[in-house]
This record gives sequence, structure tokens and C-alpha cells, in this order.
Amino acid sequence: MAEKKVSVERKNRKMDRKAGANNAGVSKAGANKAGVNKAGVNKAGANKTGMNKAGANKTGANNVATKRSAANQSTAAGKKPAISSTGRKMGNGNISNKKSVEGKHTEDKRLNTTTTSRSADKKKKVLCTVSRQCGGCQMLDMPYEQQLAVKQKQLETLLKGICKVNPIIGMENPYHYRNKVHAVFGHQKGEVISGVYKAGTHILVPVETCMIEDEKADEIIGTIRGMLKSFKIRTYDEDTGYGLLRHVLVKRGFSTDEIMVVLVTASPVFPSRNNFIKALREKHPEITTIIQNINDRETSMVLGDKEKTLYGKGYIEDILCGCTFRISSKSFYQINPVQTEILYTKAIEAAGLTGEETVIDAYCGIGTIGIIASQHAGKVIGVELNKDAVRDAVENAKRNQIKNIQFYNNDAGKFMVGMASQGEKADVVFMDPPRSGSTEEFMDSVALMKPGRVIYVSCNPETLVRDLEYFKKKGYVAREAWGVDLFPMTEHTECCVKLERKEK
Ligand SMILES: C[S@@+](CC[C@H](N)C(=O)[O-])C[C@H]1O[C@@H](n2cnc3c(N)ncnc32)[C@H](O)[C@@H]1O
Repeated sequence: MAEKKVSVERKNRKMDRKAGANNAGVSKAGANKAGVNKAGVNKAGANKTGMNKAGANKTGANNVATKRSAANQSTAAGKKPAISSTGRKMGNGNISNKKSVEGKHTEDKRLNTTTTSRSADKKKKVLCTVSRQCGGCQMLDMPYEQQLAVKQKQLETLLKGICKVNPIIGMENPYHYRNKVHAVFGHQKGEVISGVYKAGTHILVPVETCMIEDEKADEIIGTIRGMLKSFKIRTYDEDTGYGLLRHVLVKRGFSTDEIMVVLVTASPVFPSRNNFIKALREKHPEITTIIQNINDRETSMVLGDKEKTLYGKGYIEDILCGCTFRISSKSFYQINPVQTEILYTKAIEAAGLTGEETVIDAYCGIGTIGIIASQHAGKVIGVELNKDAVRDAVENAKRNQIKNIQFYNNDAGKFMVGMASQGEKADVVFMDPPRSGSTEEFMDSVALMKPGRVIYVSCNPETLVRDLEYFKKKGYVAREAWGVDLFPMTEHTECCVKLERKEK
């Protein structure tokens, strides 16, 4: 049965490739969307959002200059000094991020000169030669200011009649912000290529540099591409099942400069492995850890279950809001750390913590929100499905000497049902589910536990709205939303919403 499924998958991929060859020149959904969005920008933009008035810079892919920086935004927590993104303690109890700006966005000059669709095309070619085939940067053609206006408008439209939407917070330099880069490896005309699958297919689009990915990560992937021939390492062929290297994943801690390289292979047997690692490290001494991940399954999942650390400690660390976090290859970590600090600061401010509360951090990943919030709470309970992430979270609590936090490896819905059935109560629930959103089971149990506030962090405004409507039926009213642009050049938007329990 399983074999049959595998062969059907292979057949489908072959068909994908054929279809792709036929459709190679067809423009993608993203391009169309960008056009649609442009129309909306005229109305949405500066006037409604007030973006042009605030005047200032933004948060960069990792840099942000701001008139009103996150450092000046007060965390309601207040009591203990919060810590800056560089790890410095701030005496005023606020979290520092010099580079972020709220309500006002500088534009990128290279993008902002684009005025007609033909010149937009030319610009697009200059900015990225594969953007049409890749489809990842649906908004690349659009000046950044307009991208923000479009996202603001989308949030306002979706949340109309639900709650107030604050001006979206953008970046000063919205490029090269991705701290995690994934490249699929393959062959084209006898040459090794690496890149991304064309959206919805298994057609490999070669990518050497990318406007939103970390440049060092792209450079390392290029080096690996160049090394394969001399080491006689073949890339994996999905159709035949032959070959070794399937993917390379690079994760970088922007604050620590630690770099993890994950080599995903189809087999545990890696000829000349030690020499390969030595040569790679010689070319890139900045790499701090190298992992071999073995994925021998016919699956669209990038990482397999088995791993071996080939060099270094097997994880990287990064610093967010003054706390240090270890990140394993399979654990979720936000891909835009500068904007993440702003997002978390907003979320924790919105929770209005006084130091006494029992807090739940649901869908907690490596424990980031819970650990940062724990400094301002009575106690925190984190729950997360991914066991590697929970292991990181437990270690992260120790690293930051946090004693009032506990993590559980469980489905968030099941965990909350258990808590509610035991009559447990909570004062504040942070929830940051995956794109699919939360579950009724989870929200029913939250309502039974009667927290005064729920802070919902979402990377998918559509499932967010669905869940807010369900929460309303359960007696929770959305009060305010903050959009934070974690994904410049793309159509994706991150947002945080504060809900309060209606007193009956
Ligand atoms: C958007 S991430 C947020 C993680 C974390 N809050 C952060 O900011 O880094 C969503 C997390 O939910 C986890 N997850 C997915 N489904 C889950 C479930 N049913 N129960 C608990 N955790 C789940 C994922 O593994 C992932 O770590």
C-alpha cells in the first residue's frame, strides 16, 4: 500500500515537471496579486493608515531606524527592567529596539522609482531574476510603503466590526531579513543546481541569491553547490530515488552570528564526509555547527527523523528581547528576529502583566514568548507539540535562569482540555498557533479556564478572524490589533490581537 502511494507521488511529480515545462512562461498568482494590490494602495495607504505623518524609519530585516523605537514603548509589565535586543538592560522597564518604527515607513529608493508596469518589470528583473518562477515574493514589484498600506488595508477589511487595527509596523530595510534559508538540490543539464520548488509543483527553480534571504546563508549554499562535483556527491533524484544530497538548510542567529548548516541526505552513508566537512569549514569558518539529517522517505517534508551532529554543538543560539534561546534544526523559530522583538513586545504589553499572573504560552515553540513574559508574571506554563522544540524550551528556561516556567510536550487543545477538566485557572493566555489557526477544543477550554485576557498572535489573518468569531461566542471580545510586517515583499502578514473576557 505504502509503495503504491510512493509510486503515485513520483508519477505526479513527473507530471508536475511536464506541466511546468509547458507553463514556464506563464505569470504566477503572485504577479497578479501584486497588480490587484496596487489598485488598493491608492486608497488604503497613507491617508487611512497615517503612515506618512509619523515620519521615521522602520525596522530592518534586522535593522531598523525609528523615530519612535520599541525601546520607548512601555511594557505594561514594568516592574523588572526589560532587556534590549543587544542584551543590555533598560532601566526604564522597556524593551529596546532602536531600529523599529511605528506608524511611519521609509521607502526603499530602488523600489520607489517604479511607476509603470513596464518599468516595474525591468526593476523586478534587476531585483530578482527568478521572482516569477519562484513566486515567493508576491509584492517585490511594489514600493515598500505601498506593501505596508496594502497589508494594513487587508487587516482593516478582515477585522472590520471586530476590533480597532493599529498602524502596521514595517522595516527600515526590508531585505535579507530571513534568518533561515532552505535550498532544494538537484541537477539541470548535468550541472548541480539549488533553489526552490516552483509554487505548487516539484519543478526546481535555481536560486543563487535572494532579496529576502540572509546573504551569508546564500553564500554558504553556493559554496556547497560548487563543492559537490569534486567530492563526487550526487544530488538526489526524486524520480529514480538515486543520489545523496536532497536539501541544505542554513539557520543563523543574527544577534550571535552562530550559523547552523543542515545537510539533508537520502541515506546515512555519506562518502568522504569528514573531508567534506573540513573543506566546508575552511571556506566558511563562521559556521558553528553542521548536522546531517537523514530523510529517506518519499515526502515533501524537508527534514527526516534521524540526525547526526557532524561538527559543533548541534544547535545555534540567538538573543531576543535580552533572553538567549537555543534553536535546534527542527524547532520553529521566527524567521525575522528584529520584527519578532517588536511583535513580542506588543504582545507582552497587551497582556498587562503585573508580576502576579498565571500565564499560559500555548503553541510555545522553543519557549520564546513565555520566557520573555515570565519576568513579569507569577508563573508560566508552556505547551508545544514538537518534542525537539520542548527540549529547547526547557534548556532555554535554564539558560535564562527562569524558575517560574514549566513546559509540556502535548497537543495544545488536548492539554487545555485536561487543564480545564481539573478546574485549573489562568489569568492570561498567549496563543501563537500555526497558519491553520487554533481549534474549538482549545478555545472551549480557554473559556472554561476564564483568563481575563487572551493574546492571539497569528501569521494568518484569515484563520485569526475565524477564531476571533468563535471566541466571541465564548464570551471573549477582541479589543485591539497590531500588524507587524514579519514578511516584507511577500503577501503574508503577522498580527497580534488582544481579547478580553466579557464580565457576565
Ligand atoms: C507559529 S509557531 C509559534 C512558536 C512560538 N510561539 C514562537 O513565537 O516562536 C507555532 C508552533 O505551534 C506548534 N504546534 C503546531 N500544532 C500544534 C498543536 N496542535 N499543539 C501544540 N503546538 C502545536 C508548532 O510546532 C510551532 O512551534
